[in-house]
Amino acid sequence: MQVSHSQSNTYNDSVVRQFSIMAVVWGVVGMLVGVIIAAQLVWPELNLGLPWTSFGRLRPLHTNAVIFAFGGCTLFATSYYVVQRTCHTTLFLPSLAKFTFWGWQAVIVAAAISLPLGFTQGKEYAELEWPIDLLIAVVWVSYAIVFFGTIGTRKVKHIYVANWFFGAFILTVALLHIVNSAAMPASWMKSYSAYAGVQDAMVQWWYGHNAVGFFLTAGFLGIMYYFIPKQADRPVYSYSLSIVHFWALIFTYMWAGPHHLHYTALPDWTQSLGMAFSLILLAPSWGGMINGMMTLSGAWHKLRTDPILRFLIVSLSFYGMSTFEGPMMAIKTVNSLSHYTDWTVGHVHSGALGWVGLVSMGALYYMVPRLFGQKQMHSIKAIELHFWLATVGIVLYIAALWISGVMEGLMWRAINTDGTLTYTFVESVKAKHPYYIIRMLGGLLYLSGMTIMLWNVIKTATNGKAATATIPAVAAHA
Ligand code: HEM
Ligand code: HEM
Ligand SMILES: [Cu+2]
Repeated sequence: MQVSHSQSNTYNDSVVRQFSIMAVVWGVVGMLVGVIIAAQLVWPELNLGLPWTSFGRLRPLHTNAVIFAFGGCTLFATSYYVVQRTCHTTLFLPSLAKFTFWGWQAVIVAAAISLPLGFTQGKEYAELEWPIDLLIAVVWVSYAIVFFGTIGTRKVKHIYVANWFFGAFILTVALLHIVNSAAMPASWMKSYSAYAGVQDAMVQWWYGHNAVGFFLTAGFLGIMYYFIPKQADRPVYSYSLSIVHFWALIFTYMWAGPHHLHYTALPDWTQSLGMAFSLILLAPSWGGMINGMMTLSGAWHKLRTDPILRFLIVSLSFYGMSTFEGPMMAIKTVNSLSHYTDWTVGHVHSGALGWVGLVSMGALYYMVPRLFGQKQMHSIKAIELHFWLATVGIVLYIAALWISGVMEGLMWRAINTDGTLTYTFVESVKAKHPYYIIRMLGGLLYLSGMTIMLWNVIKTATNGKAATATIPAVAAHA
């Protein structure tokens, strides 16, 4: 039963469907590139001696694909799904919403072509050259208009907390992207940053850190606040805590960026400020985690039988773990050991695979059957298998990099009694070899879980057909 989306008594889910499917597709692609670069670190021959397939070009392809394609499509899908249902209204300006889908896919394709060709601004997580940056800005502003327009035309008075997190994510990412990407074009695919020296570094890590805080955290907390209560069939543990959580998190995140620039030319007081705010950040992070976890109080038994809930809750434990580890690494003396080592990469992936990955998968498994008029996913057993492959994969990945990271940090600083270095750099690289193999195997497990998910999603979509959900006539509670 197809109903036109312009009809105002149904939700506009076609754009949600498109983004959901592409999230899974880009997840497989981005993680595949992750496994390839992990293999290149084990066997450098896999660089193939070609510029286009070299680690240096494929690495940003990986980060852009997983963060902006997989993570981005998940955030578009879930925020469009949630904002309609919690506002009891359909998406504002459906054609603009459609544009955000096609525009975002165009950005992703442009990234996938330009990065291997070697076009880059050289700013981490902001590599794309200025024409693509302009397209991102246009798509993002359109996204903001659709999202806030939907909030503005809501039929219920209250704005549910998930929308606060999504809204903060959308606004902040617009600000971060526009400020950090300011550059002077020199030709079609070459530009120079508007900032220089240490100011450039500070703008970049203000951006980079808040990209973590708002793209990889606030948006996904929006997901957490909607999908955990839904899947657990319980209200949020504490609604007041969720409000405190929101304001504390967004206020604190903004100031912690200098922890990426410890022991650099950045003024010392700025580094200390970054360290202090990083330590404070532990509190709102854990407050949010506890609020999500405790939503299950009285319903813990559901974890035994419900693999979707398990994705959502285990993601929170990895969120808790990485937001404990982060503040520790932000302490200057700890950072003097961890910085430049694999420990950082391990920390990144306990957040990325454990938190961002698992919470996305849980939310997508929740939405997909509903979007295609099915009671549940095609195979629950496959979700179960995916869960274990992902979890074991993460554990292998981060345990291997903790060991290799701390080991290389200690090797670099080891000195003999006469003051000379105990190890050459190459010796530290050689010592990491076994751990790189374990990380690659962990990544392979994680990728195979994602591939099973793609199969399960395609099966569910083709078994069913595009469903239309009716907006409740009477304004109920969000
Ligand atoms: C199959 C899963 C994955 C594998 C095997 C993998 C592998 C890798 C490798 C080998 C690197 C380069 C590390 C280095 O330069 O030493 C990397 C970097 C990175 N990956 Fe992944 N990755 C995976 C999934 C993900 C996901 C899902 C995300 C985000 C949602 C992610 C985010 C990142 C980030 C942000 C970096 C840069 C880290 C840094 O600069 O410290 N990865 N990944
Ligand atoms: C309280 C929360 C957190 C704090 C205080 C924190 C702190 C830190 C610190 C100190 C570093 C190392 C900087 C360096 O030595 O270069 C780092 C790196 C990083 N963290 Fe976190 N972290 C937190 C949570 C997270 C989460 C949840 C994620 C992912 C979802 C994440 C993603 C990253 C990334 C991508 C980098 C690598 C940046 C690079 O490319 O160098 N962090 N974080
Ligand atoms: Cu940071």
